[in-house]
Amino acid sequence: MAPKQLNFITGNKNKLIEVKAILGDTVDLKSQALELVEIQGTINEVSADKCRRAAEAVNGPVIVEDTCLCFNALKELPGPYIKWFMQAIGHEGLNNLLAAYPDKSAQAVCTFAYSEGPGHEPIIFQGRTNGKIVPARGPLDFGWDPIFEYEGQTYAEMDKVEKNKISHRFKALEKLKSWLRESSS
Ligand SMILES: O=c1nc[nH]c2c1ncn2[C@H]1C[C@H](O)[C@@H](COP(=O)(O)OP(=O)(O)OP(=O)(O)O)O1
Ligand SMILES: [Mg+2]
Repeated sequence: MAPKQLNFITGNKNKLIEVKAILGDTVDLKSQALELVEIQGTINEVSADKCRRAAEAVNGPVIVEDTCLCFNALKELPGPYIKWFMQAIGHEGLNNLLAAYPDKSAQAVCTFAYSEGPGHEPIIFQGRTNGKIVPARGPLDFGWDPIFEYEGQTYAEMDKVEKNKISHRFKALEKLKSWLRESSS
């Protein structure tokens, strides 16, 4: 049941860099860059649907990942739509969205979905890290990293090694790794 190799389908180079850094040589990872259609729905529905589309596209086993940024004051929006919010209104606009609310807390949510191939139901592995939304600080190289603060530092200000020890992505990959261990023994 446990795959020997994972084929990570993503169009995002920064995600791939982090996934490789976190997994190290514990998993045999290959990857293909594809832009997949993403539906509207709950976090798990979006990830599972993306996974089914990826499995169809490559006609084989795949893993995908969908990242959400959930503002607690906004009942978890923008959530899976954060990419479009980022593109449209940027860091400043995202801060402005919360200007009407005292609660600036947010959750970074990473959801991996694995499928054995077309027709196989995706399995979900999710990690969440709690933080808060702040005016941008730090390098601008990865998405909303400069506005997500975790224990006094934004993700962007953190050393990559440190981010990868506490991030939403790290926590989701811990679950994936324990599933791989359990189902191979
Ligand atoms: O750790 C992160 N730190 C900061 N920003 C991040 C992170 N992880 C994803 N992001 C950004 C990328 C995209 O603007 C949105 C998620 O959208 P999402 O659809 O999952 O990513 P994507 O379309 O770039 O790549 P993919 O081809 O895997 O769907 O949040
Ligand atoms: Mg995407």
